[in-house]
Amino acid sequence: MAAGVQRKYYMLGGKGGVGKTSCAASLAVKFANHGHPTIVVSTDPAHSLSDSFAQDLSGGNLVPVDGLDSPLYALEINPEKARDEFRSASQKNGGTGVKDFMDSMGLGMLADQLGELKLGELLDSPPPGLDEAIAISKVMQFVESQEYNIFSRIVFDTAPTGHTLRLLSLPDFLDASIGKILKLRQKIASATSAIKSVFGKEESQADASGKLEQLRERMVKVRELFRDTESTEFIIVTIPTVMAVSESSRLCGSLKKESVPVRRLIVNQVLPPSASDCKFCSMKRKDQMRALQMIQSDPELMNLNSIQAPLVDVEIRGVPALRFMDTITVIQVLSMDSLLLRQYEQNFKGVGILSIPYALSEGGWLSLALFLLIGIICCYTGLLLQRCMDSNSLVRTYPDIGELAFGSWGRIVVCVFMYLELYLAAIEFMILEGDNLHKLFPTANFNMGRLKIGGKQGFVLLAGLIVLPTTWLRSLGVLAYVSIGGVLSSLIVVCCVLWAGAIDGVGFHEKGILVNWRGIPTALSLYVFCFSGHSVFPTIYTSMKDRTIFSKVLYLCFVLCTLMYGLMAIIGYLMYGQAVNPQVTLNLPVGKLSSKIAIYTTLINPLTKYALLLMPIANSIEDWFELSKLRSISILIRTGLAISTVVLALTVPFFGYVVALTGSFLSSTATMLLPSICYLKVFKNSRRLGMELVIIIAIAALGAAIAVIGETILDDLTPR
Ligand SMILES: Nc1ncnc2c1ncn2[C@@H]1O[C@H](COP(=O)(O)OP(=O)(O)OP(=O)(O)O)[C@@H](O)[C@H]1O
Repeated sequence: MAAGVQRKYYMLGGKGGVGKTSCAASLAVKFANHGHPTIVVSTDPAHSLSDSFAQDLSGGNLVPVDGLDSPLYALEINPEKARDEFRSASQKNGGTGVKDFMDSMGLGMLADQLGELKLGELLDSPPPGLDEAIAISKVMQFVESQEYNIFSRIVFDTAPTGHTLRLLSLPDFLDASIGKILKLRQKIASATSAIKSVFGKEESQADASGKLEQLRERMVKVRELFRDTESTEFIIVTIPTVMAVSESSRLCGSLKKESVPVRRLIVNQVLPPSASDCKFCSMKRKDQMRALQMIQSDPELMNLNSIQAPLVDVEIRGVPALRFMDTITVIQVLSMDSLLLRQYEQNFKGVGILSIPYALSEGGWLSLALFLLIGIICCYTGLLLQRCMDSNSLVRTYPDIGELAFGSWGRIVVCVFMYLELYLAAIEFMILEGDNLHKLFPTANFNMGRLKIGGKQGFVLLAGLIVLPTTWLRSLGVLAYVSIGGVLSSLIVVCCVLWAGAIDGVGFHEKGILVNWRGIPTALSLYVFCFSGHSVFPTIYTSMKDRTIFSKVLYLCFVLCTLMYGLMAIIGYLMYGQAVNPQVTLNLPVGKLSSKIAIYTTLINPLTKYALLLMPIANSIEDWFELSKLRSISILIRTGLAISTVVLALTVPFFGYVVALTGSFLSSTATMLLPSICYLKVFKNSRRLGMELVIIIAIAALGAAIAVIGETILDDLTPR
């Protein structure tokens, strides 16, 4: 195994016929394609690996899988053969062989003790799971030897659920049985040593005993392997039917009870979306929906990461088909990780999607080219951060990259930019709440005694009061979960604006202007704002289970972002032209359902995410002053932070000011300038940079320019 690469074991299990073998084989193909030397093992008594790869992989030895560039080997363990081996080793020591032998020696008492072990029964009709336990222990023997050291991923296609469950309790049972046999053998050995020497059996017995002892040790290792959270993961495969989901739930419960690490659920054979369903398909789809909902509310399954693999219209056989299945399943894995990325983006940039038509109106149609360019640059600088992280395994966060490049000053600068960005985003959220609630309830006024507060300010205060208790929470898991809805909410807003244009009568008649040179700086700063999210890329990269897909996740995120933001910019500008507001929701026709949905969506989102923004800042203040254990001080700090954002939200006169400031200054620094200069510093001795060096310097210069000009455009932003 390459130094630093930890070997991982993946066990795929579930009800018979749900697609365990197909998923195991495609996962193995995926690992191999990502540069992990991999072994895929079948311990299912009814092997189908050979069928799945459309190659003969039988024989009980490692067989190279053809059709891949990277090493992938398959191993079909013959459970019958493995069991026979076990049977012969045991019989020599304590089975019927020894029993007969002892009877003939008049050692009936010991023979009775043997009867208690029910060994004969165990060997003649082995309980389900025994085959598999022995098979897995055989694999352990294989992979532990030096020559198989290079393999960093071992994927097991296990037997159906019932076997797996029994297998889990088997190691303990066998461990105890074999232990007893060995003890008994020792007793017999001392009582009959003189007689045995006459028969000349001593050597063969000792030999067999060693074998049995070895088997026992391997059983213990199998048990440990199943429970090792660091290196093992049990992935449950299911299909969207009530029966399969119920069985998966039971399997998951039993696995958890046995302390087996289970985190993911593959829901295989999900009907792909279709515009026109036949009666059969639509019934089937309804059934599947019910089963999928069942997963979401099932106490055992609801917390697992669920990956859906679609039902395909061909049989999944052979490497190309498995590779295809890998891609469609990987997309699901990617989309899970991209959700994480998008969730972050939404935390910070929930408002980006609303401001993008305004940005286009500032720069004119030609500025769309700049929008694309900024997207490509930001994606590239994300990769630069990844390369910096790959250069040193100790680097885990963005401030760590700053420190790697420029020492403790680098760390401080990155921290300041990161936390300021978070803090300003929190202020933006407050302003957003005030603006949109005021739009919904234009006549509302707040009277506190003699103090009369205007509608917008009153709503900012109200929003502050609502979110305040959430900032006191220490565990934000629930909020983080809720904020995944951010991705969905952006889509909803785009759909609502589209609806307003197409159906509510606004139309897409505005021609706009080709280019507005004066507005280009504003447009640029707002565009950067849409693509920034780099502060947490390193944290996400560190926490990813499979880091090799980071770049794919990044590309996917940027493509999705570009499409969604691009669409919103174009439709918003076509609808309202130069009259579009910095938040397009403020333009939407009053009283229409689509406007209400759009506004409610933008309202709920910030409320759930606000605490997530303040948390890192509060945590570092508490860590810095070592106050994290004092609950009351912690609440005080968080309350103080929240109040300060409300006060600033009330005093910053116009939403666009804050967006422009964060967009231009902080975002361009964090997304363009810092990654470029950190990368150049970390790789300063690399001579291979060449043309790339010119590009990176140009990006750094552009980042610096946008940061500076962003300051000068504040005067241009006046309410329309
Ligand atoms: N997503 C899918 N779309 C279409 N067919 C699929 C899909 N997944 C699996 N299949 C097909 O279903 C059949 C059973 O799959 P597979 O052998 O992988 O299941 P299994 O759970 O390993 O079965 P067993 O428990 O019998 O070993 C195969 O013919 C396979 O090609």
